[in-house]
Amino acid sequence: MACSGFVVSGLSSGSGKTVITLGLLNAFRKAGVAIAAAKSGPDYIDSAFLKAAAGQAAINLDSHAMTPTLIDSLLHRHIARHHAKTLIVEGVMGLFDGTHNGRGSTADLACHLDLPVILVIDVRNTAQNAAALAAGLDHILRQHAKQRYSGASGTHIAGLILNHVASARHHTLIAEAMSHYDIPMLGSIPTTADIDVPSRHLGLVQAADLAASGRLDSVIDAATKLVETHLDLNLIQKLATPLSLQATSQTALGAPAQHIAIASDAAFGFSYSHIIDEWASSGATISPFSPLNDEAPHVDAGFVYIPGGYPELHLQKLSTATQFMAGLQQMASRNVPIYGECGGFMVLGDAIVDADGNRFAMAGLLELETSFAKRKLHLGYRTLTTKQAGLWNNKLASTLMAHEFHYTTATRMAGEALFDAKDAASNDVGTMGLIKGSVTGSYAHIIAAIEA
Ligand SMILES: C/C1=C2N=C(/C=C3N=C(/C(C)=C4\N[C@@](C)([C@@H]5N=C1[C@](C)(CCC(=O)O)[C@H]5CC(=O)O)[C@@](C)(CC(=O)O)[C@@H]4CCC(=O)O)[C@@](C)(CC(=O)O)[C@@H]\3CCC(=O)O)C(C)(C)[C@@H]/2CCC(=O)O
Ligand SMILES: Nc1ncnc2c1ncn2[C@@H]1O[C@H](COP(=O)(O)OP(=O)(O)OP(=O)(O)O)[C@@H](O)[C@H]1O
Ligand SMILES: NC(=O)CC[C@H](N)C(=O)O
Repeated sequence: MACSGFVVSGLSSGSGKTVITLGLLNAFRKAGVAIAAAKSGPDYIDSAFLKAAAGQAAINLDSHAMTPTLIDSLLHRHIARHHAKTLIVEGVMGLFDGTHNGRGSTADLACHLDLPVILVIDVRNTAQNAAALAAGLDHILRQHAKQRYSGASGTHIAGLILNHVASARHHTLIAEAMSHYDIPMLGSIPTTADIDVPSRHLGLVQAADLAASGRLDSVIDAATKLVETHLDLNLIQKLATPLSLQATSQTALGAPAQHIAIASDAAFGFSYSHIIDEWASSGATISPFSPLNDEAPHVDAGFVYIPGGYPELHLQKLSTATQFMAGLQQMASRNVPIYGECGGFMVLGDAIVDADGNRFAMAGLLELETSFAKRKLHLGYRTLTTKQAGLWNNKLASTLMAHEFHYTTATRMAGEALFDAKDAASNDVGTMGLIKGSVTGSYAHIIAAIEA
């Protein structure tokens, strides 16, 4: 495997990392470069956008929830699967944003992989200060690499991209200031009306929604045109440095059955390719089904997985999806393991209440009612310990790394809890989820099992 790579990071959310990564992936692909795409951190929405631009799955790599060995193993197989020569990794939030004690950041992932970082700075309302920030971050990143990752001699700020540049003068002011530092400028991107990727994290727009309205291709084309016009793509490609991965056969979460039915549509799109693609690669049969089209899970499946997503945007359709609901109830009565996470968990409950207080009946397999009436963000990594042994026909590991990201709240929850949970700083945060017969679920998205 001879693959080189770089990481695209920024100062914060909203700096333009996704737009620039989408443009770079598609521009390189058009130029015949064999690419692979990855996203740092627990974000399945951005990775769905990256997948569309890359024309292949984008993998999530998580320096908090995954061990270094697991990261290497997953990445090695991802690169091999796509015969990639250039890996592009999009960071999460700002370069050093992460969990407790600064762990789990994009900087950590870059250092672990010993990859250079391309920094994107949104320069609206600033000028020369952007150069000082880039130089300062470079200094701290090199220190971070030296202190925490003795082998990461290649991790530094290898180039700077200015986003939202107002004028040639604005560019010149920053370029002059940058000439004092040993960091190349890779280009300046103006604000452009046709690039709008509507706010994805407010629960409104996923790649699948844009695709359904025919806008996804035009957003990717606009991002591609921006990077082709304004960035030095030859120089960017030359900045990529070779990866050296210590791969094993370790997987994130072993396949829970030989035949797995997975809910997959605009209501249930929050799944990780590092889990599902690996189940498929290990030989499991994957049968997708669409609850929104009132499809039942495949009757022969030995496991039903309902990922998270936006059930609250489709409550009328879901509550009248009689084949889907009956299919789930039949599987439960046959003791087939059914597992829902976050949006999938909500659908397994008795009802979901929408933002206006209207109540919609759901599958009724768990004693749970969730509500969007008071929108509240719940966010954070979780370490989960199963409260019962032998779950999922003995296929569920006892300790799991996971994370929560949702706006609904459980207004009623009764019955046996599924997990004991801790946050990223190992504080106890109580129990999570429910188990009733073969039906399990919780608000957490599993990222990886911890091997005993
Ligand atoms: C510590 C925080 C973490 N956020 C993570 C990962 C993601 N956050 C995203 C986004 C868009 C938002 N995160 C904020 C909630 C922001 N994140 C934080 C905070 C700094 C502190 C949270 C806390 O401990 O209570 C928080 C800032 C705050 O003032 O609350 C957000 C508000 C920041 C922002 O830029 O606006 C914003 C939420 C906006 C909204 O309401 O929708 C990401 C989606 C970023 C991205 O990749 O685009 C991302 C993934 C979210 C996900 O979970 O899917 C960390 C790094 C995981 C970290 C939590 C660490 C932990 O200890 O668990
Ligand atoms: N040059 C630009 N012109 C116009 N809009 C832009 C430009 N760059 C980014 N945007 C818009 O700004 C918003 C934030 O951009 P983007 O999602 O790429 O940032 P990000 O750093 O990836 O944020 P996150 O960490 O939340 O994923 C999006 O709506 C995007 O369409
Ligand atoms: N992560 C999820 O599956 C989110 C579920 C739902 N959209 C909520 O915000 O509550």
